[in-house]
Amino acid sequence: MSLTIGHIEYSNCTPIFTALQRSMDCSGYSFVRGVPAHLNRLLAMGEIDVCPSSSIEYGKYPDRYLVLPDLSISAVGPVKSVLLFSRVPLERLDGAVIGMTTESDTSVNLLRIILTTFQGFTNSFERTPLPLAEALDSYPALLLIGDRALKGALTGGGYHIYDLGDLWYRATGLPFVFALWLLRREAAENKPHEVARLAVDVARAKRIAYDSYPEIAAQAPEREWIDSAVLVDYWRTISYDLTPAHLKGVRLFYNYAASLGVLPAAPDVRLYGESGGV
Ligand SMILES: C=C(O[C@@H]1C=C(C(=O)O)C=C[C@H]1O)C(=O)O
Repeated sequence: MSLTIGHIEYSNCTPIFTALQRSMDCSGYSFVRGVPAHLNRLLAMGEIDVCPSSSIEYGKYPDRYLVLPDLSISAVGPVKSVLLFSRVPLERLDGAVIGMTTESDTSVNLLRIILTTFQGFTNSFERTPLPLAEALDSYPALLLIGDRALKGALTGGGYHIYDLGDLWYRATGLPFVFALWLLRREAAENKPHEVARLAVDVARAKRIAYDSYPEIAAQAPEREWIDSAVLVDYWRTISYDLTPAHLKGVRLFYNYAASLGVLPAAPDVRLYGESGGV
């Protein structure tokens, strides 16, 4: 039986997926590409078995998933690709309607926590697929994630740019976990051998990726729009680990999300392979 794996089509996923596809036998895997919000829906519907997914997706449906250990897409401080672009300084955004990308499920809630809980503002939020300059004709500020955020920062435009990883870290001193590798519990039960193999393969792919960023960047499709040294620097900014500090960070995120009514409660994170997991 083959395993269907979601592949976020952002450059933050390029190192691990390149290492996986180059260095492992992927004949038992099929890959589905998309932006996080779309892949979260496919995972929830059971159309994919496992995926690096928005961390809030686990918070919403903890009974549906297990988390692959030692893996995440996180930042300990600035992340460089989850950015609020604003026409005015952050202090002047109280009361404003803020535009937010349609691609994210986690960062949109991080933005709510930062503005509502940390700043004490009263904002409303609207999703928009508009490109940066057009969106900022309609909204004073716009949240972008992934490659659209990286490209927005590279192009400039004279906006104030706020890095949400940085704002979280300044307020909490903890890593922020944007994505967890979520595995459907059904897949863990129905395809145990395939899942066990994938967990080993992805862990190995992460270690290979950590040791070969310059080589991966030299052949990456992102070379068309980003300098390879800048790309390597971006990958070094991201933490792909899931340490006890990361787990503390994600738990705090769930607590804040529960306080805002985004989650009914803050769940425990159940890891694949741990007692209680499969
Ligand atoms: C750091 C990032 O983390 C992402 C943010 C996500 C979200 O906001 O839902 C989901 C997956 C990650 O790719 C990024 O994409 O820039």
